[in-house]
Amino acid sequence: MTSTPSLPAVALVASCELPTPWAVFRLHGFQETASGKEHLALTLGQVGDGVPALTRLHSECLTGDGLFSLRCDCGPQLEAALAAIAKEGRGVLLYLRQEGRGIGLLDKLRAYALQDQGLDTVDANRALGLPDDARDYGVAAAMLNTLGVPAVRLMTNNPAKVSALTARGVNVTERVPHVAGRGPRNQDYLETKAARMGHLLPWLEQD
Ligand SMILES: Nc1nc2c(ncn2[C@@H]2O[C@H](COP(=O)(O)OP(=O)(O)OP(=O)(O)O)[C@@H](O)[C@H]2O)c(=O)[nH]1
Ligand SMILES: [Zn+2]
Repeated sequence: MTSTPSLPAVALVASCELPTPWAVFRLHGFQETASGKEHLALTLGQVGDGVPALTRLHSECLTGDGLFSLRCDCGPQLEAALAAIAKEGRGVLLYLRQEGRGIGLLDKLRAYALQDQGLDTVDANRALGLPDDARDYGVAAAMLNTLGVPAVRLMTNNPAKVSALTARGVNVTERVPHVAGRGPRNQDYLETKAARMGHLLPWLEQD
């Protein structure tokens, strides 16, 4: 890391134990100074030693993470990431409050309603006058910085996450494909991510 671009200010407010079915993680609560927005990090093992940490940036999906929705793959991806970190005994999961790729919960439900009428995930956002993807990963870089994690092996199928973190001064040493929760109810959703949003899904993967 030669020069670190300016990152949004975040405060680490509190840390505690979080026992899960996979491991006992450390749970860290962050707050963005400018907006007051709250985010979480789960860490396992010594992640501040400079060795690239197995890392997942998980974008909040209340319907998938908490309500078992089969419209997307978020819930199974969250579980798989925690399981992978536990298996390795070391790593980081950032739980970013970027619901609906950053458009928010209620606009995501508006987009779902349009998808129920046949639009795909991209066109539904556009019909609402919203960006395809409104996420900004500056806060993720700031959280990793605070945790003392300069380098990551990133679990993702989304190249935009790799380039965004890299541009924010995080050394992404490897992209680890992260596939979980594929099923008939989210097949179109996954195909759209691959075809229109540049996601590298294994059955279409070219790298
Ligand atoms: N606007 C919108 N957001 C969605 C939709 N389905 C899921 N999401 C949100 O998408 C986010 C997850 O992003 P994805 O595009 O599924 O995957 P990703 O995080 O970019 O990529 P991976 O790291 O490979 O999982 C979560 O915040 C979900 O709430 C949808 O149909 N419309
Ligand atoms: Zn989801």
